[in-house]
Amino acid sequence: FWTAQSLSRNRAKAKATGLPYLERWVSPMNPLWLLCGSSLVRLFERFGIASDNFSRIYSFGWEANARAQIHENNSSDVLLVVSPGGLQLVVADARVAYDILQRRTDFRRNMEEMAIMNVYGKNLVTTDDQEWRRHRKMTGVTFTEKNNELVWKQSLIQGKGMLKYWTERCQMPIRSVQQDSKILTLNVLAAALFNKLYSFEGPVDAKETRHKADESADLYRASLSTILRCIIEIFIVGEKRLQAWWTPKSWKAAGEAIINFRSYVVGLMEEERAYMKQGQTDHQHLVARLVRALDAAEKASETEGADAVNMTHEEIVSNLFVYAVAGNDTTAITLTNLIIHMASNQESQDWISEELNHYLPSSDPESWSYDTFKKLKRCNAVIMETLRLCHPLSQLVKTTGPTPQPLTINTKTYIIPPETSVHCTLAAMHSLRKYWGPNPLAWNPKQHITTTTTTTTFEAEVLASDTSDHFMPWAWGQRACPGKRFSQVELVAVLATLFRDWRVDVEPEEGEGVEEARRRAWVGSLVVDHQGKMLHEMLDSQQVGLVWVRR
Ligand code: HEM
Repeated sequence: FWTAQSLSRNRAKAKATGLPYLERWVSPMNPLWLLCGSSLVRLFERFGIASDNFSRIYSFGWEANARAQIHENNSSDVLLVVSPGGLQLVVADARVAYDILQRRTDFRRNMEEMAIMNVYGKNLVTTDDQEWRRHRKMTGVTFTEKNNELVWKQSLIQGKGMLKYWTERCQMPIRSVQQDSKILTLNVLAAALFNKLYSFEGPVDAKETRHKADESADLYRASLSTILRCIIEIFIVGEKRLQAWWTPKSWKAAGEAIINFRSYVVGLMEEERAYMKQGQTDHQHLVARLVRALDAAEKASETEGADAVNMTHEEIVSNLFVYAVAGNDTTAITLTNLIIHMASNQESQDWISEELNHYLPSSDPESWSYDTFKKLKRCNAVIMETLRLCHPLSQLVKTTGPTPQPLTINTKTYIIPPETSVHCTLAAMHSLRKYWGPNPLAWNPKQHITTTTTTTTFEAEVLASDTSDHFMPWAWGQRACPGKRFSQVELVAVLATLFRDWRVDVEPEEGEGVEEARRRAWVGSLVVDHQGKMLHEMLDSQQVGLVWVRR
């Protein structure tokens, strides 16, 4: 009864706006639904009793797979989803999204939904205003061109290592691209932000030949992935209760993972402190910067009182956690999608290999200079196309807060009620027909390149901006991604190591033709696993077996 009453009240609010709306009987942030809603949706689907609406909008992160279809079906690029808990505005129109992102005090970050990232307390992602500025200033200093050069070098080393692993130590076809991409991105991140150098070692590598350092990397990687897998459970139950006697094994493992990740980070901080005690202050990576800031703040607090401390120990752990999530898995998911997209679209491999052979005459990646990065426009174009079609984040989450907000959509102004959750949905914006033509889900990286002259030289090619009027994979405005360049440099470097001299194809299943196999990989790559997940990755990447051959 209470649910029906709340729904009816919110329905009236939605009607009053004049915008089209869809209804769901359960609130998106209902804790019980967060825990088991997605499984129920899957169960109903399996028994064929899920209505279209139930399949489409009832699960967590549903926008990732719905993409623009829901907007095309309802002939509206902005619509509301009404539930007993309130209203959710789903925005696919780019002009409206830019307006929302620009009005940062009218549409603030939705902290209720982002609180999922508070595993270790508040951090850069879950703060606003002054507090956010402090976190951004402290952590953002690391993202310099000098650091990007290090990212380039490390990514070349790791890319070469991963290719060697696949072609010399693994049995083809490779089905572990998702897992291996995560090893690679973790190693690059650890080198660039934590000053930890790991060689590329995969699960097939024998334990005895592995280095001590790689064991600690394993612990870090395993704890991070367990936390991410159970992030909703952690959010709802809280760290302390995860280890209670009555919790299932997976929750206990999540509790343990939180402890392991914390001790890994504390270990990094202690190493840095020991280094500084020797009078060394030359390290510029993220951990070093944060430890120096913490030490300076602690010294100041001794003379000026506790208020002078401007970054606490727990805040450092929390920020290193969000950087690991935001910087590691986003890039790993994109790399996995990229490789599968390239395997499904063979002509794109020739297209980038031509460019790579033109700009990189030597076959030794370690001799490739960072200056080449800007010249590799085709490589950047395939990354942009992969992010357009399969984005690891799918939406930017804001709220109207306590006051109603006017919003102009196609010259008409609507009043959006207070406490409306606002989702600027990248997955929809990046696939609307009005922006991307009649077949928006077709792979077309060439659309990001134009040629300025009639000559067809590589130099004449111009790469479109990575943020345009209807394309913003790294977001836009004040809260845009600080790791944009980092991830571009990393992905281009890895593409270069993989595709300059090698090509990849999809292994056909029994009775399947080559073209059919590529088509299967392509269709599968568009199905995203979003249920109960913060980040969205391909649902079943293991169904695609990959075979690498030298060109
Ligand atoms: C392909 C890879 C990447 C993509 C597609 C991506 C995309 C994004 C997007 C869309 C946002 C805005 C989120 C929002 O407003 O809710 C964001 C924020 C963020 N990204 Fe990235 N990112 C990538 C890689 C990285 C890397 C490599 C790092 C760091 C090493 C990083 C660190 C962050 C951080 C810390 C934020 C939060 C910023 C804030 O709230 O002020 N990202 N990213």
